Amino acid sequence: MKLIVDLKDRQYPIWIERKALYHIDEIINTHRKIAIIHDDAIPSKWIEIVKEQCENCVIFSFPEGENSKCFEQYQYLLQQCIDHHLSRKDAIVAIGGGVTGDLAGFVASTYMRGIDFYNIPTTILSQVDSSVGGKVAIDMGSYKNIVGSFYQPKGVLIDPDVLSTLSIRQQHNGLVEALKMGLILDENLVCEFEKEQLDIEAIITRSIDLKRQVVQEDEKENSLRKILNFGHTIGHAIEGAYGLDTYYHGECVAMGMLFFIEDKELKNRVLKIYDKLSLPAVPDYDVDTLMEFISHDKKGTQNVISVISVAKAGSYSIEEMNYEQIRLKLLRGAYEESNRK
Ligand SMILES: O=C(O)C(=O)C[C@@H](O)[C@H](O)[C@H](O)COP(=O)(O)O
Repeated sequence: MKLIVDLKDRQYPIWIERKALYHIDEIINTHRKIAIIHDDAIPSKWIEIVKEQCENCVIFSFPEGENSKCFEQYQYLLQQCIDHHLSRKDAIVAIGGGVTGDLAGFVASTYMRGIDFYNIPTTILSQVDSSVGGKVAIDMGSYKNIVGSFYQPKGVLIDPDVLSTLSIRQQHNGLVEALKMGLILDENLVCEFEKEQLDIEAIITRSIDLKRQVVQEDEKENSLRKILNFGHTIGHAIEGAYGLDTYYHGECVAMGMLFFIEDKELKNRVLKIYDKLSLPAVPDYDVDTLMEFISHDKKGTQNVISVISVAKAGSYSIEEMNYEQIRLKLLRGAYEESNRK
């Protein structure tokens, strides 16, 4: 299946197909130097399959984990591009999860003021969400995505077969972002999580198509796109406060969403799905510590933050909340309005 992200002055394809990894020229112009960027944990077979299809290829790798979304690795990768004489006509291909897409995309957006980049997402999180939409960034210390840009890929190649080597924890971590998409935009997608057997390919396709539609509507997150940040205000704070590699990103988003689901029945529905995905419970956090992280939220101004709430599955509201209101949410806790004590 091919979906098109249509941004009026430019478009790019999202190709979702088993075995697509063996046909990258369907999406990628390989008649130039290609710099493949990946982390050091990705199975080498996926890199080999792509490398074989490139006539002129260099490969740069970095240590796995969120901690690599940092200036040191950003600088290292830029230096590799320089040392290997990448020109403006060449391209970067990010093969990996959200960290790889964000880091490699940011390198592509700034090297020589921007060269082509393509995403080949290999985790559920990147296949359902982060590979599309052009949010590329690095972290500063524990502040997530605080340095970055909106820089769209030239194409996204999604091959569900590459998920076969993913750990269960990573699979469940990524599924949270698809559940998020269902909670804000499509109750039928939420229902997919309540089936005995999860149809991962259907979940990926539906989630990334919803993401595509939102990005088309509001590429630079001036309004509608803020809804994709549901759960992230408190989620990013927990992720930063506990160290970027303690909890995975999706696990933190799952925690963050609970604070903004007001309906008891819906929250219990969501908690049942979390149990099915063996997601970690919200830790005993320090309110002041989280508030410090929240004060750097990109949807915030000096006095208020745009926060997203879900009262009914498949719907959302965006509200400007002051910091005191957010603090009260934290004081009240995540499990209010639920049967979980
Ligand atoms: O694409 C978006 O817009 C999102 O908010 C998607 C999020 O799920 C994703 O984690 C994103 O990277 C977070 O964005 P940020 O702007 O909060 O850094």
